[in-house]
Amino acid sequence: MQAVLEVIGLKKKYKDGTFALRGIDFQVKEGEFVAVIGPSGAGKSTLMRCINRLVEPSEGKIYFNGNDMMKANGQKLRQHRREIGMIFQNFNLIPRVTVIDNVLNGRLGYTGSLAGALGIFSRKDRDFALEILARVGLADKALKRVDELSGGQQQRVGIARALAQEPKLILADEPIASLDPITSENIMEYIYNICREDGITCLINLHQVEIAKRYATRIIGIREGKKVFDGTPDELTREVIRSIYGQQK
Ligand SMILES: Nc1ncnc2c1ncn2[C@@H]1O[C@H](COP(=O)(O)OP(=O)(O)OP(=O)(O)O)[C@@H](O)[C@H]1O
Repeated sequence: MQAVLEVIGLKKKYKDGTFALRGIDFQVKEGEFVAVIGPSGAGKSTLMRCINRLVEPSEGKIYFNGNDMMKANGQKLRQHRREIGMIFQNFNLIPRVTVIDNVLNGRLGYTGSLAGALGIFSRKDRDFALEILARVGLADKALKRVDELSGGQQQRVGIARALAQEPKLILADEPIASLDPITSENIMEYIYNICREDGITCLINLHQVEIAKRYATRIIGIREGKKVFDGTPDELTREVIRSIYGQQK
């Protein structure tokens, strides 16, 4: 199976001298649902953000569907980014704007920049957004303002926006960290089932080891900017968990 994502020797040193990533290598194949776990500050968010270059890597290579992300600029980068949906811990929605308009933001990579800036979307795009909202159980909320929704509903809008991009890869950066346990499970079900149904590859940062074990087809453990584990949920034994989290667990 083809690698959707290949990360080679990825390093990130922030301007203040912090080494967030110290040389990370891994591949993600089509259809995999890979959880990234590790203690706070291990570099999980930095890794996600480097993949689509929201954060500029200091060194290394990133290939998305065989395309060299480090060499992509302008139009090419925009093209690759629109195929990478992101889901964030704090949802990253526009609060005072309607649910459907937030979802349509996921179409911006496909519209002309002027049409997008003016919020002009085709009938086809609107119908598509409504279809996606129905999939996440929010068809009846399309015209509500996002700030009138619960956290779990807002995250479903976040998922819908990512889907509006027709992504090949979803990067989910601690998507359930701000939610209660029941809502968290509900959100994980949506992300997992949609990725499986649509054949979308997923890389997901999680704090909750048990949830990672339950959903992931593979787990990557990161500690102090280095990959210290890469294996199946079964291989993630208590001992391995202790080695990833050190004194903290
Ligand atoms: N913009 C930044 N400038 C400087 N240092 C940063 C920046 N963003 C993150 N860091 C540092 O880089 C390291 C990795 O942070 P990162 O947020 O990637 O870790 P994480 O594993 O996602 O943590 P958490 O689970 O707490 O979100 C930490 O030491 C953090 O303080």
